[in-house]
Amino acid sequence: MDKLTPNIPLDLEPEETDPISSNTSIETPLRPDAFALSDAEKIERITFYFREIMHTLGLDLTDDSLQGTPHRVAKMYVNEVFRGLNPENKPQAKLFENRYAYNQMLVERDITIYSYCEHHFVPIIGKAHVAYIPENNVVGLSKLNRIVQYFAKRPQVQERLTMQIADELKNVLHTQNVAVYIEADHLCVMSRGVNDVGSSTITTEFTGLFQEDKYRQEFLQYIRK
Ligand SMILES: Nc1nc2c(ncn2[C@@H]2O[C@H](COP(=O)(O)OP(=O)(O)OP(=O)(O)O)[C@@H](O)[C@H]2O)c(=O)[nH]1
Ligand SMILES: [Zn+2]
Repeated sequence: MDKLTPNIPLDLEPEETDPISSNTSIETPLRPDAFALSDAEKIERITFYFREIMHTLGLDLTDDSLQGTPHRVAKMYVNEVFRGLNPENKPQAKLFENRYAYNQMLVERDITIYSYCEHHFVPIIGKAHVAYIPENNVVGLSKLNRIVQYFAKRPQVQERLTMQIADELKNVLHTQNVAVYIEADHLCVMSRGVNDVGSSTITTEFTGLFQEDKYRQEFLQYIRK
């Protein structure tokens, strides 16, 4: 096969978007036909195009260490690091009735985040701290970690990741009393470009009671090292 003429055409036409709603959405920008291809078809396509990238860079794809890389990268993108793009992978968070009427804050801190910068496709590595003050429902603790990890497994910007997590927690827990705090290192800042290994990025979302100074300060105190 001639490596310079891909036989899998790419549909790169931009979709029609409403400029107002597209300016205010916290949704990850996805094409309407984002799930028209199966995961296996996506892996096949990405394998093809990643091989093209490596070939263009001048790498010898007959080398036994390199020849499996296009398929490895494709599998990693679809099945692992970007699996959070597919709503079918969203964790089901089983709710429990708040029979004990717990009405203080619950903080799940130091949730590990591995995400990918959507501008450079290199890792974002950090910690998320999330909290809520329950009303009628509580949720299993691990579901908080799973929700964070689901939204992290997408190409992201940290601001949107923070807001998507907060939005999902509000929906799942049926309360507005939600706090999300993310501190992360962006390898696109550390390992290239400005090459600053010393800086990190903090983003927050405080809603419901967490907009009040008292609750916000209590939360910040719990996550302080
Ligand atoms: N707001 C925001 N910006 C991010 C995030 N991750 C990476 N970026 C920035 O995205 C920007 C992309 O800017 P460009 O100027 O198009 O990219 P670039 O030429 O590679 O820029 P440099 O990184 O400065 O070399 C960079 O400033 C990144 O630091 C994020 O989570 N949030
Ligand atoms: Zn980046």
